[in-house]
Amino acid sequence: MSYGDYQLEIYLNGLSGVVPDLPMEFQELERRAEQALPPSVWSYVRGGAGSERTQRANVEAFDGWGLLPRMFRGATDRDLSVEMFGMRFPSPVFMAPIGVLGICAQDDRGDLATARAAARTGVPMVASTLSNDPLEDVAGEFGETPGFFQLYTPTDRDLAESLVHRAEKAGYRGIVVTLDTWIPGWRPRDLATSNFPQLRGHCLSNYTSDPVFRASLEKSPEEDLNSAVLNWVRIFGNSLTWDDLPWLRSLTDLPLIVKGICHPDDARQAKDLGVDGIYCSNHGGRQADGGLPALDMLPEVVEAAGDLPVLFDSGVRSGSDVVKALALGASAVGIGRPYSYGLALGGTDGVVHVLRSILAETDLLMAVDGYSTPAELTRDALRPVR
Ligand SMILES: Cc1cc2nc3c(=O)[nH]c(=O)nc-3n(C[C@H](O)[C@H](O)[C@H](O)COP(=O)(O)O)c2cc1C
Ligand SMILES: CCCCCCC(=O)C(=O)O
Repeated sequence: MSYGDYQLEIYLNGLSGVVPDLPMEFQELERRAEQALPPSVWSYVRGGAGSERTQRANVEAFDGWGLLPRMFRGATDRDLSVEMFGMRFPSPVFMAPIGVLGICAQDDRGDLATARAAARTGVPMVASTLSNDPLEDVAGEFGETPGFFQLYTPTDRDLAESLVHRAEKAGYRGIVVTLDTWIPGWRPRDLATSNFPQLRGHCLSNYTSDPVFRASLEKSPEEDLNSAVLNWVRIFGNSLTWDDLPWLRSLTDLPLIVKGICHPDDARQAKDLGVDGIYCSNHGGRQADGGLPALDMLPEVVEAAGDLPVLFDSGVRSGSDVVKALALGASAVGIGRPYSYGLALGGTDGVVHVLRSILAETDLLMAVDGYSTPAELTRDALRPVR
């Protein structure tokens, strides 16, 4: 079985015989997700910071690179697996953390549905702190697929420690600390719908289920949800400095990965302070407008990271994007918005379809262009488009 077999499955059975009513094309996926989701949820998921220039630039940056096909290389047997953090993953693709994901599913249980897609595809999910089901329940759906926990570091250090220890106990295989979102960026679409207050009720389960958070409240969240929400707003994000990294490092022996790194000096400093992985991302253009596309910074970050694995996301929409990011040095490539659109349209099946489509395109493109493994995809596989 290769990932490319998804193509054969669809040719043989017809799209409607494989994934009834799900689109093949990203533009169509996006258009249909917009129709399916309530406007306030759509504006939250689709939206970005400021005039969304960085969000657009993230996607367009992939057009700046062309892949070079190579001949006579017999890429009949491809092996897309990659090794990171002492584990072998069947493909270099993972699901980036998406907060408030639950509401993209019709029953509000999108975190669980996505975790089931991870189990079915072997594509790891990085589960957000801001989930609608507690991290233990999400982990319970991963099956054999390793899962990662994304930490928004609260100002209350005991709470941060409790979240990390719960994730360890629940069987997560790594902690991804997001550094670029300790406060939300300027998001005009959310402001226009006064969105965040409505969404908060759908992403606090990791807090309301936490003994440290509960102990900080006068009344339980069941008795007084408003006070719990206000307390969450107060403690949500910590503007950390490099001096805090040793403390974060000390919280766990699990692989520690820092997300939101776009400057090579930050990558170097994180490496020197003992992290296990660098996650190059600009949060899909949701935090700062007017920035460079994350893809443009990837090669410098990879160079600075040296022997550390570099995860990448921001703007990945297709298998050819995955291949280009790998060729620019990413060890693994994160899918963000596209899988949330799949979730909105088809629950677990929808996420599986989006992931299998991206993996099939990755695999077939590597076959056609003569690359058998991710390791063969080096900078030499690309040329800038003139
Ligand atoms: C609706 C939404 C919610 C997100 N929530 C989180 C989150 O909770 N934690 C996090 O680290 N990143 C979060 N991100 C950022 C993603 O992990 C990823 O960096 C981004 O989606 C990549 O951009 P792309 O989706 O345009 O490819 C979120 C992104 C979206 C679209
Ligand atoms: C109060 C900040 C909320 C951030 C919500 C989750 C996230 O990362 C996003 O991009 O949205």
